[in-house]
Amino acid sequence: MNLVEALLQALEERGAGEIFGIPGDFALPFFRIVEESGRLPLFTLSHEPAVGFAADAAARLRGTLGVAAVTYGAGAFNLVNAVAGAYAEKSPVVVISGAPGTREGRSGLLLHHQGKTLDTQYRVFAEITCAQARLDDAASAPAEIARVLDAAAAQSRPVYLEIPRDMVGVEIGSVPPPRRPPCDAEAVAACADAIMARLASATQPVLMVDVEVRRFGLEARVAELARRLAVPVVTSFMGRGLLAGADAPLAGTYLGVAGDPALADLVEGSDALVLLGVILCDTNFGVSAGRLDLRRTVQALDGQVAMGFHVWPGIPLPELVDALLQRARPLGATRGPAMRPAAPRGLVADEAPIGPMDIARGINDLFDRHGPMPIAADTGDCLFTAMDIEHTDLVAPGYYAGMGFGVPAGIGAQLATGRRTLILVGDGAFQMTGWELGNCRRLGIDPLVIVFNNRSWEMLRAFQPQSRFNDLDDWRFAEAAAALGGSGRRVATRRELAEALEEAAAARGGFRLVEAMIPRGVVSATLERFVEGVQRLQGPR
Ligand SMILES: Cc1ncc(Cc2c([C@H](C)O)sc(CCOP(=O)(O)OP(=O)(O)O)c2C)c(N)n1
Ligand SMILES: [Mg+2]
Repeated sequence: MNLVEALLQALEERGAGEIFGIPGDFALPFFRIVEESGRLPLFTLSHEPAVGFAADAAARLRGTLGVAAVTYGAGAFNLVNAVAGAYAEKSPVVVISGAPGTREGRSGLLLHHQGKTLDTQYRVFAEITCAQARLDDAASAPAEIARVLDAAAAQSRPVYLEIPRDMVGVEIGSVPPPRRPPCDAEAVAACADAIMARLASATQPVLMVDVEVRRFGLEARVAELARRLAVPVVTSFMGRGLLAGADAPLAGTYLGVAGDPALADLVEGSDALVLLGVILCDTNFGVSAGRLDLRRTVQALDGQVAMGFHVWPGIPLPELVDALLQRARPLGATRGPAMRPAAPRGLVADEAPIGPMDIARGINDLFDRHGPMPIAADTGDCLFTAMDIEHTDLVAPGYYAGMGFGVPAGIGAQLATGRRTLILVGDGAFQMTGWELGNCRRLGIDPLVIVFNNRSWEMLRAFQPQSRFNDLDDWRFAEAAAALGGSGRRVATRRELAEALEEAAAARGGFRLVEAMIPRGVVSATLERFVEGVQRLQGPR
């Protein structure tokens, strides 16, 4: 088997379902073998940031490896921002970059696509991945591939493989099968006993779930754990969409001062808050009213558990959840579902202008009629509006907060899951990567896209109203849809919005774009509370 065939087999054994990519001369031989082998479908897009976002979304939704393949230099450096976001949000994207051949690298000439030195790219990706390898030696290649891919799976972080173009056809031995790092069962048991004791002695135990629960495929087990313990479970902002459809005492999404006050009291007043796979970041906790003392919580993240001032190393989340399940017994009154306010419904189809909450109501009504759809949301008020949409699978840059994610992630999501995806994107973010919709016809997918067009970088204006640079022009996106192979409708009233959503949902084949015109300055209540909370907690500037 040649090096690429062995790599493809190893990727497939570890759950990869496709490769997103854009070739270049340093990667043409790699892409040729991928296409000829047919082992993993190859989906090309138009700009490398989209390749990274699509691979990231595929990894998140399927809970396995996503794969982004690019050419050296110009292609790979275009991917850096998406991979940095995947690292920050613990998404296991495998970056595969073509590279100059081992001999041509010694020619003494500066090579095209070379940034600084021939090692610069490797060093850049070493900063935003958890493992790396340059596959320039046939003897070590199988073990190197296994080491890097197993690190991606175990740590749920991106990894980097660089393949000199003269190595792709070299025969190598088979790659060792997937292997999880060993862990000390006694340590896991002792840790689980300590957590159970903490929960049993508490008056208001609460579980909070976030990205690692999805990344390690633990949603069903965590839902079962919450049921057996009979304690409420909440998601963090980043964890929104987790446990959607699961039978769990889900109380809602914690948003601190920007969210439901009763839910904030439940979390901030808990004397045993167990954070399962929760990233301790500002968007998850930045708007806490300061009442949340993280030193009193139990934090299980990145393969260790912190409880008060104790740290238990080598405690992988899957093994911990299983140990807790073995010990779980009813602990308290479940205050979950009774607390979760129903998502707002009943879009009023009148001649009033459209606000973000109208879009949330329209989508919830649509889900009631046609069933829920997975959502890919971009950064901007569309993501805050998603907090008012019924719990469903949601991929979004909730912590890294990079724009441009939404459309490519929605494309990756539908290709990875086969389910039609709802994409929520602002006009500013659409200007960045929305044009990737032009690939939907060739890829055979038909996402439903809602553009929140307020002709503005409105989230920035919410923080700094005096700045005129937040004003954007009106790009009339719906009119461009047909040129890109889809169809679009621009709507300015709630009646038109209701009609357009129903038309788009009922029509299949080709992407459908609903351009919702929102008056400048009109934002979701969640974004308003988030901005007010951040400014209050940060104090006067
Ligand atoms: C790649 C990139 N560039 C810049 C930013 C900064 C930024 C925001 C975050 C705070 O950093 S929110 C925002 C405006 C978003 O505009 P739009 O997509 O139209 O959505 P909305 O009008 O709903 O705000 C920008 C420019 C970013 N997050 N990501
Ligand atoms: Mg906008």
